[in-house]
Amino acid sequence: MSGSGAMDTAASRNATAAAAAALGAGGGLAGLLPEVQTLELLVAVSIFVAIHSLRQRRAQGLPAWPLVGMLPSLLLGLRGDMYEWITGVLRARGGTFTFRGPWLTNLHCVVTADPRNLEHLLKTRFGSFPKGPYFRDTVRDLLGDGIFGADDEVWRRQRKAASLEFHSAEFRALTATSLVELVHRRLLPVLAGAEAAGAAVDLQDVLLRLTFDNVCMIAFGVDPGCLSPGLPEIPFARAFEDATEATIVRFLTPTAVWRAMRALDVGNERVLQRSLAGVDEFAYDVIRRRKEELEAGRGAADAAGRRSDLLTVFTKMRDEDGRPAYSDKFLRDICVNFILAGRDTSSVALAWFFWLLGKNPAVEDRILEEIEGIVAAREAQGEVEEELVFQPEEVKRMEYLHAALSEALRLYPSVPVDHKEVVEDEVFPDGTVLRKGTKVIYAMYAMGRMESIWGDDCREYRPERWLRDGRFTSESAYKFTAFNGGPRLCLGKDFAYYQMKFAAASILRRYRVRVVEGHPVAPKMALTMYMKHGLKVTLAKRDKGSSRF
Ligand code: HEM
Repeated sequence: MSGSGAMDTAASRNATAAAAAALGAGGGLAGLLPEVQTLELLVAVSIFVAIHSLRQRRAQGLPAWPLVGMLPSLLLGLRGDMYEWITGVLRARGGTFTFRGPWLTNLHCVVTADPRNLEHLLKTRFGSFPKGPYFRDTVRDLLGDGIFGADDEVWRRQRKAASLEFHSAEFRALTATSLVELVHRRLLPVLAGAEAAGAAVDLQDVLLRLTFDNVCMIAFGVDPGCLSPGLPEIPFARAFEDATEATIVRFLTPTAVWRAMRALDVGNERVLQRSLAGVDEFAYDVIRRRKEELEAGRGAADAAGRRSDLLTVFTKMRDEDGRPAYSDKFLRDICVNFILAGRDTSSVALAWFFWLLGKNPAVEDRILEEIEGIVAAREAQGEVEEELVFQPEEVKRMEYLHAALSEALRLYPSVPVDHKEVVEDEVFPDGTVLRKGTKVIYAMYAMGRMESIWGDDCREYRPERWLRDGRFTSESAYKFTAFNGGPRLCLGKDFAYYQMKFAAASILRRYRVRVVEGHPVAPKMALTMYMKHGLKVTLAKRDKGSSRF
């Protein structure tokens, strides 16, 4: 193609020269000649660049243009479903591709969905793939030195302390009782109100409120009350939401630009600073009051002494000299990070799960069968309650429900893509060479849709793929990456499953949930896999003692 382009150019140059000779060297035409040649040169160069760039497509998966790199393809991808676009490129490239961003931007990265690479970066060579300074600097105003952006010793210390706490009996008791309170005193009454009024309700919004209140109870020991009748707007929740969104915008803005905007206090940075003030006001107020409570009740088994939320546990910690182990700023960072980690992930997973059930009634029937079996076993022991509240050991026995939720997370992982930075030259098991400083994106959404990982039916919602002899069997964390893997495996995984199973079973036993006809369902472009338009549903009471209508 490039040969024929050159011939065309030579032919047209001859034609131009012949025409000029025929007409005589008139002053006007002679003056035009250099311009015509410049134009031809430009056309020739453009053709060459276009051909070269399109050839890159064969070699690298996407055309790479001078200056702008692969940005045009990315922008085209962004117009549709971005996650599907990444999946398509990854499948065509056998699981890994290198994205070349425009000059002078921070968009260059290697994108992978290959389980061998995931095991390499999340476990085998964990030390070479930290979150890195770019990520940390970008999120620092919101997350400070908290676990989410931290590396090395700062991360290790928080991980160890939080891990001990998450596995303690007190913490499990706190999570179980706070969930019963929230589901039975808040969630179910709100749903009952919607059912009685025959009104459609945004189930995703209701679930987001549930998990926000729940994670605040775990982190701060305080219930902000987002899931209250009338679904009020809570200033702390609003400030947290705005601060998170404004932080995400930084990832799409060149670093020098957002830094300048921050210095000038304009645009998105202005929004961020205002929302952070709201987050900090709430956080420092809770910290001050907790310290006062603990001071007042030191040694006594008062309310604060019995608390087992993260703030209380970390506030009580002492260094070798008996002084508080953490400053107020660090306590704030710890709590804000846990709220960020645990606030939306379970609720968006539940929203996708309910939507998938609507499309797969046979799965819903099996879940109801399992729940009815558990209720029947309880009744056979003579335990009949006015209000059915599932017990922790009953939730544990819901194996099919566990599989159905895992299958929803496989197809719609709450964190659709994640990020690392290489600190020394590396080579992935698939042969991809990574230079020090390269950013690596691992694409969880795409991984759930790879035939090479899950087989030809990878796009089908089939909880049975998780069952062996009727029991739930977990998969390798490098194949099912919804909860990350290796040393940074999600700390809240067990709690999240408990929370999702408890809420889903409590709703499904009471209501038939139907998505409003024509309601558009699509993922939102964000760090968490929200449904862009929420999930509008109607509810109908189930007949008592019957799983179906
Ligand atoms: C369906 C629900 C959830 C999913 C899919 C999920 C997924 C994840 C993922 C992918 C990460 C890795 C993030 C990264 O390093 O960039 C992570 C980390 C984490 N998650 Fe979860 N999560 C869920 C629920 C929760 C809950 C409810 C909590 C706490 C109450 C929680 C606490 C954490 C923490 C503290 C980390 C950081 C771990 C570390 O860096 O060492 N998660 N989670």
